[in-house]
Amino acid sequence: MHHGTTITQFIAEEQRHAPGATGQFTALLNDIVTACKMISNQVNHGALIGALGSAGSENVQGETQKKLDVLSNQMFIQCTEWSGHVGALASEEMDEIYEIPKAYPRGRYLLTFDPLDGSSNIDVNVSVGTIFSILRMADTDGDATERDFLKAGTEQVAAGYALYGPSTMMVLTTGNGVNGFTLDQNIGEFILTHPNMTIPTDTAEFAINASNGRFWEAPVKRYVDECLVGKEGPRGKDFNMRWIASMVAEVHRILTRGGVFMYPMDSKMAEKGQGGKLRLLYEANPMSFVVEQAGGASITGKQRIMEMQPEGLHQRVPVILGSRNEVERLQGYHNEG
Ligand SMILES: O=P(O)(O)OC[C@H]1O[C@](O)(COP(=O)(O)O)[C@@H](O)[C@@H]1O
Ligand SMILES: [Mg+2]
Ligand SMILES: [Mg+2]
Repeated sequence: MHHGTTITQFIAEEQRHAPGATGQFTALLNDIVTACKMISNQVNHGALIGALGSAGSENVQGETQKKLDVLSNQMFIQCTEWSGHVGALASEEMDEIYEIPKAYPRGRYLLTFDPLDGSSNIDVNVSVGTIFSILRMADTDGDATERDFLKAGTEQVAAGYALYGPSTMMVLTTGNGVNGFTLDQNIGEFILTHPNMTIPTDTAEFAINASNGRFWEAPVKRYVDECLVGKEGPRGKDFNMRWIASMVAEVHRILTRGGVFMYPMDSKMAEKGQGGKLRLLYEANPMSFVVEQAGGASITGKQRIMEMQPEGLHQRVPVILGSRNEVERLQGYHNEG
């Protein structure tokens, strides 16, 4: 595919080679593209349309919802529920699964999404994003249930994210590598600008919220300490650090120049009986699919994230992902205990 290809052309071309393609998948991806364009527009207008600040409500995790969390969630539903390509939706911002109203035809796919990622950055005008994942429904006759969504990451048929930054981008995988598209505001279309994105296997850049340092487990403490000691230490090289507090922006940086991103388990979360910070279905699985398809790796510290059997719609897990050799080193430190 050459530069200048639109995302619609790209998706259609990919599906032309997919055995048994019905066009439903292509159409669903295009509905998601439309939703991200609408969210990008809202995010860009921010204070001009009163879209900043809190919505005055909480999500199932007890987090205060931002207005744009709620607005983006509504736009995703609005763009995907009517078209007959999805059987049900699940979102970080909705306690239960969203069943497609009987007025609309139902489709054979399930859609999970984090409508607005990096919510703490909205009011300070730092990059935020949207994360999504598509699964296939086993039985399309009956109504979808929560159980239908509890599939391992390896069963995803597509995943990706939109990044609302200096430019708006979409990054997508359908299991044939990873491609990035930039929104041309003049024509309102995403154009292929980053074909075949791959993550360098080595890196000298790590990302973690250091304010949680005193709660980290020994393997992560050891890893970060060694990075901070730099070339005088066992790593023999200096490391740089970044923390944007928007997972989408961190992963995009890693897809662009390598790195390792960690939101590991820690004693503070363990005390609260929390399995991690980030959500398995809406954040960890889709980002792991993208990262692995770009040649990187993604683990919890105990196992490969994509092989986890989800136990609940809003399950949270530790996440360590990025440049393969660093992730494998961290896995080694965890194995040593
Ligand atoms: O506030 P912290 O501890 O830095 O956490 C930041 C992390 O939380 C998140 O904002 C969670 O996602 P949401 O904004 O979708 O809730 C991630 O994007 C980010 O990596
Ligand atoms: Mg998020
Ligand atoms: Mg979110």
